[in-house]
Amino acid sequence: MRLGFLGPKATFTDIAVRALFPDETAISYSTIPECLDAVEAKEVDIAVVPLENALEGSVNITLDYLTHEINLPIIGEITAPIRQHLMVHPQNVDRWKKVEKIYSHSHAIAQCHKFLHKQFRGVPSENTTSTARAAKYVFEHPQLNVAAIANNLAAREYGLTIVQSDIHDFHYNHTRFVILTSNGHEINQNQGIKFNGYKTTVMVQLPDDRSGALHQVLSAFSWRKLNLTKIESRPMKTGLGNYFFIIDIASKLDDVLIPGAIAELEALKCNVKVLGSYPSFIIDATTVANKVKL
Ligand SMILES: O=C(O)C(=O)C[C@]1(C(=O)O)C=C[C@@H](O)C=C1
Repeated sequence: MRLGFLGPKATFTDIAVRALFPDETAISYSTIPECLDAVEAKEVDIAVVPLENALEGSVNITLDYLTHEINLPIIGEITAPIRQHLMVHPQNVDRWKKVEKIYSHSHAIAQCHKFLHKQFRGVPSENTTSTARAAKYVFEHPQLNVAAIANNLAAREYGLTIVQSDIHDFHYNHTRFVILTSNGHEINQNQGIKFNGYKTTVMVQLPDDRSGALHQVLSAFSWRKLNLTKIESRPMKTGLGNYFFIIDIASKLDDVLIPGAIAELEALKCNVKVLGSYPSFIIDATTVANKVKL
């Protein structure tokens, strides 16, 4: 199986891939769109990209791509703990408190906002396409007194020194990564890591700006006792005020309940698209340490 992921080596996405697919050789792509284009073009069989972070919310580029640009099913998800560390080139360890710029993925920078505000007020930060990209840049520029925010694996991979560990602002920091396919590939629930039940993700577009429309949508799920784990609105990109909803249901797509809810929504003139029904996995810090041999 060919697998694509948001790289380069040692991103958090890479950690998720190593935990879920330890025996596969994976191809890294520099950006989320490149990774998703690759799976759509069948350059790879599956792609793994970040979708949602517990502190920062959705990774909008992933969500928008899934809903506007490509038509591929989600076939699995994995939730992994996220620990952010500040790291510098070993040559700059003595002057790390005076770094002139901090590089990382925008989500990682946002996860460390309080830390950066307190310890590095006035020091500019610059977004990179991933945390590992930032670590690689810092390694390649020892002459610059700059730092990266990234994980342990990146520090090891790019030979950087961690000068401050666990700088994310809230202890519960987790990210959900989704797996997509273009060739009907399926993921079994027995992957040797903790299986956390099935989920079904649907995209719902309301018919028009009508009072109570969202209430009617939610009641189609609620009276069937379908538990929702997430509901989020995103712009349709067709005009101000035009939104659709992404809804995660904590159940497998069955023959009765979810199709019944979808039929009810369609009768209300909603547009409904199932983005996937898939097994969900969760890993903890110990599993990460064992799987990626940290
Ligand atoms: O940059 C990485 O290491 C990624 O895998 C991307 C990403 C994200 O897009 O949210 C994944 C997990 C963390 O929340 C920070 C960054």
